[in-house]
Amino acid sequence: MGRIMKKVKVRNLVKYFGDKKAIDNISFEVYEGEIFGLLGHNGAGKTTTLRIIAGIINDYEGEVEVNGKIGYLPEERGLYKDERVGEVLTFFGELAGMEKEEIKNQIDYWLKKLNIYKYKNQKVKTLSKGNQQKVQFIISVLHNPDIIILDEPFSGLDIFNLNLLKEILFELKEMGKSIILSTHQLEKIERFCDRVLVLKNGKVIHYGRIDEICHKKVAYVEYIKDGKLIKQNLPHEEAILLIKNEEILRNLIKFEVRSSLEDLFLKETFKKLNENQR
Ligand SMILES: Nc1ncnc2c1ncn2[C@@H]1O[C@H](COP(=O)(O)OP(=O)(O)OP(=O)(O)O)[C@@H](O)[C@H]1O
Repeated sequence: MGRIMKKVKVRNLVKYFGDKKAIDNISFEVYEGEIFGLLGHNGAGKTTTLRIIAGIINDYEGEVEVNGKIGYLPEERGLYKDERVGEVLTFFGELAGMEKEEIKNQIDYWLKKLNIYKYKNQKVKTLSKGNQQKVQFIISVLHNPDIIILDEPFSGLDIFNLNLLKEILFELKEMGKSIILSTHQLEKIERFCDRVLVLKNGKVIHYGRIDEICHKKVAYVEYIKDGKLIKQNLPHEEAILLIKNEEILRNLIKFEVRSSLEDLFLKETFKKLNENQR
């Protein structure tokens, strides 16, 4: 039986910014040939974790082991906007120590694959936001890395390009690459990542396969009771019993079955909503 190769190992990672504990003792592993998702709301600690794995932040406590060449798509997409697409990519290829011929071949291959070959000689700033993002994505894969770290890769992409990027990531996974991506938009990655790490305030609240986490169904119900709007997340079976009550059924506004992973996110959203209403 083949051994599972661990490409990234993180043990008891802690990161402070001044007094603020941004990462609070997290541990996880990323295997060869998997798409690994880092989920959580803004400020959960996703970017900090990715920067640590990418070697951009070096002052932390704990152990981080990386076995392979890294490609990194940062969250802030500060491209060289006055340069031409081909020139920017060539620069990054050289920076990664690639041969001239290989750089040229890889640039053409990726520009064609992402449907932006025709912009090769145009200045980056003349491209749409989505196309600029594709150029930035190419920088992260050009040098054939083993571990591809993508910070919010789907933000700013339309549905067509979102699906194109997903297909490409599947292909890279099939080639045995490890892909680590972050998102705060659960619907973008559901059933897409092999495993996920859900962070909240720098702590791990879930770690594992999506179907394991989603396995428990939760229902969200909204109904009017005694003139008040009631919103509840309940285990699915309990919700079914609840709506067997005729009065509740008559006053039911919403009934949705959700995975518990979604529920985790929703709870957080409701908490924020309630806080804002105060
Ligand atoms: N350079 C920094 N200096 C001070 N605090 C920081 C710095 N970088 C991050 N933080 C803080 O660390 C916490 C985690 O931030 P991080 O950017 O990792 O979260 P995130 O999950 O990526 O969120 P987002 O989606 O908003 O980028 C936040 O409270 C943030 O304010």
